Amino acid sequence: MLASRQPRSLGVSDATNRCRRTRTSVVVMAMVTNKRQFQLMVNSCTGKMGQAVAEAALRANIDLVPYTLCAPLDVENKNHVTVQGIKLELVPPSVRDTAITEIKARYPNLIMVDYTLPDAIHDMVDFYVRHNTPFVMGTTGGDRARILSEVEAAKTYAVIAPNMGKQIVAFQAIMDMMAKNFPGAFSGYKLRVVESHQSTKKDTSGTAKAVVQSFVEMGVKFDVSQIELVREPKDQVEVMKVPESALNGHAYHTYQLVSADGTVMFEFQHNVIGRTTYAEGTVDASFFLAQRIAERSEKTLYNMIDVLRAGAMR
Ligand SMILES: NC(=O)C1=CN([C@@H]2O[C@H](COP(=O)(O)OP(=O)(O)OC[C@H]3O[C@@H](n4cnc5c(N)ncnc54)[C@H](OP(=O)(O)O)[C@@H]3O)[C@@H](O)[C@H]2O)C=CC1
Ligand SMILES: O=C(O)C1=N[C@H](C(=O)O)C[C@H](O)C1
Repeated sequence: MLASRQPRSLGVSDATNRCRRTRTSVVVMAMVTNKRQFQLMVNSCTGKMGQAVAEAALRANIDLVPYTLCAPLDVENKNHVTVQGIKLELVPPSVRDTAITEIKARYPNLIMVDYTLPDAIHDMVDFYVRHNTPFVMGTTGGDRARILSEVEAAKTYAVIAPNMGKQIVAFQAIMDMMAKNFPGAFSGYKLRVVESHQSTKKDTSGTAKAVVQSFVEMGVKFDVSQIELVREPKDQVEVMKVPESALNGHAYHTYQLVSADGTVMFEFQHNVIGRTTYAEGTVDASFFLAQRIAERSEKTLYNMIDVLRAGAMR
C-alpha cells in the first residue's frame, strides 16, 4: 500500500504568483506552465542517475512524483530516499504492479524515467509496456533490438537512448549521417575504442556500442566485444587522465581510426565528468515526450536524436 501522501506542491498558482512581477516573466512562466502538464516519476532514485535526474527535474520546476521504483529492499525499515529534502517512497518489485494503479490514478499524466541496471532492463521495459506507462529510458544493456520492437509493438510512448548529453547526441547524429551518406568511407581502417567509466559500471558503454555501429556501416570491421574497458581507478588517473575527483562519475570515450598503411589517423573523443549533462537531457526528453503525448502523435517510439532534431534540447 502506498502512503496516502500528496506530492510536494510545485503548484501553478505559487509559480504564477512569483511571476506577476514583470510582463516578460509572465510570458516565460506561461510557457513553463504549459510544459508542466505532466508529472515525472523518476525510478531508482537510490542510484546515481536517478538522483541526478530528480534534481534536474526540480530545477526545471517539474512536478516530481513522491515515489520511486527500486530494487528488492535488503535494508529493514528503509522506505524512502530523499532528493533535495523531498522524500520519495521506495516501491519495490513485490508491490509495483498493484502500486502503479494507485499512482496512475493520482498522477494521470505520468511519465516515468528509468536509469536502472542492465540486469533489470527487460523487467522494467515489460513493466512500462504492461501498464502502458510512457517512459524515458537511459539504462544501457539488454537486447536493444528486442526492447525497441517490444515498445514499438505496444505503442507505449517512450524515448530510449544510451546517451542523453546534447552534444554527444549531436555527435552520434553526425556519425549516423556520415554512415548513411558515405557508407564505406572508412573501409580498410583499423578502429580502436577505449572507454573509461566509474568502477561500479556493470556493462560496456552503450554509447560506444552505438557509435561503433556507425563505423561498421562506414566499412570498418569491428565487433563491440573489442571495445576496451578501463575500470581500474589507477589506470583511469594515470593513463586516461581522469581527475581523482571524478573517479565516481565519469565517461571518457576515444575512437581512433588508422588507415591500412598507417599514414592517416582520425581520433574522436568525448570526455564527461559527472552526470549533469545526461540529467538535463533526460528532462528535455520528458518535455518532448509530454508534447508528443498531448498531440496524440502517431509515432510513439523515439530516441535522443529525434529529441535533438525537434529542437527540444536546451
Ligand atoms: N543514457 C545516458 O545518458 C546514461 C545512461 N546511464 C546508464 O544508466 C544506468 C544506471 O547508471 P547509474 O545510475 O550510474 O547506476 P547506479 O548503480 O548508481 O544505479 C542503479 C539503480 O538501479 C536500481 N535498481 C537495480 N535493480 C533494480 C530493479 N530491479 N528495479 C528498480 N531499480 C533497480 C538500483 O537500486 P539499489 O541501489 O537498491 O541497488 C540503483 O538505484 C546504467 O545502465 C548506465 O549505463 C548512465 C549515465 C548516463
Ligand atoms: O554508466 C555511465 O556512467 C554511463 N553510461 C552510458 C553508456 O553506457 O554509454 C552513458 C555514459 O557513458 C555514462
